[in-house]
Amino acid sequence: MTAAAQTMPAEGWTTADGRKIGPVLMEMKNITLRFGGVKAITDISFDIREGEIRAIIGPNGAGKSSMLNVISGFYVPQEGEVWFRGARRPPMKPYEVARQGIARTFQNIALFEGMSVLNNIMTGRLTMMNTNIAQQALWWGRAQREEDEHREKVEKIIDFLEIQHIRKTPVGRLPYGLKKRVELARALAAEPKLLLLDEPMAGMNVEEKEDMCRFILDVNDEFGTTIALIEHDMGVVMDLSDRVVVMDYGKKIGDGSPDDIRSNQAVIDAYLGVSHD
Ligand SMILES: Nc1ncnc2c1ncn2[C@@H]1O[C@H](COP(=O)(O)OP(=O)(O)OP(=O)(O)O)[C@@H](O)[C@H]1O
Repeated sequence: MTAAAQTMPAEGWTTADGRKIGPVLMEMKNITLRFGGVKAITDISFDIREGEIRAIIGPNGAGKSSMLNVISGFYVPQEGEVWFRGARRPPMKPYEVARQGIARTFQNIALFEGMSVLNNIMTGRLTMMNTNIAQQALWWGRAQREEDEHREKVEKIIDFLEIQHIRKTPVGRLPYGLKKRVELARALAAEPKLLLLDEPMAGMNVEEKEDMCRFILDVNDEFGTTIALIEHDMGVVMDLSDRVVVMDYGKKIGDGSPDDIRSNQAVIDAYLGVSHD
């Protein structure tokens, strides 16, 4: 941990642009993850605070996606503890983690290509649906009301992300940048407390990246969503993030503000000094 990170007030702080960063929301304590003989993550600790945009960066194979998979419950680490909202999280299935308020997007888009944009986004609300099929048969009115509420929430997200014009279009027909936006919409439909974005700008052109940056900032600002993202575009990372964790060969080699990271010699040697877009 850097000196700056050590002196951070427990209750949080206000950023230069007036956003409120709150207390610790998630804490990873001494996480180690192995795949057979391969150590993907070695003894890494860091925290994510309420309301912040936290980036995880590092060279290919550094362990970034593995870390995101630990946070979202896809992988259970052999060592270490995951704390969320002040409590230690026992090993959980990904859907249980999702119910706790953690949603994610994937490095490779994972949408239903044949389904409309609207229906894809509706799937983001599945973990929140209470009424089961038997109840629906017995008590149509309640199920209908629930469906209406879900639709209303989804429509708001569609407006927010400016995708009204494609709401009926099958996702498979959309250009790449819009697919990524639909994936973001689906994750937001779960109304997450913590949103995990795995390379949200990968494969995008400049204009698409600008749009995505704006939407990420707006989501954080308007919904108060805490965001952790993996990204290789350093311009984007340094512009968007409040704090950055740097990984290399499964170890943490830096943790601090974008300015701390830019001037961290170990980070420059391992990552920033080389081309990686
Ligand atoms: N399911 C798996 N089985 C075996 N090894 C894995 C698995 N997932 C990741 N690894 C290994 O763990 C290490 C870290 O991989 P990871 O994908 O987390 O890195 P990364 O920083 O996300 O890389 P990239 O930027 O290329 O996506 C690599 O050596 C990788 O080969």
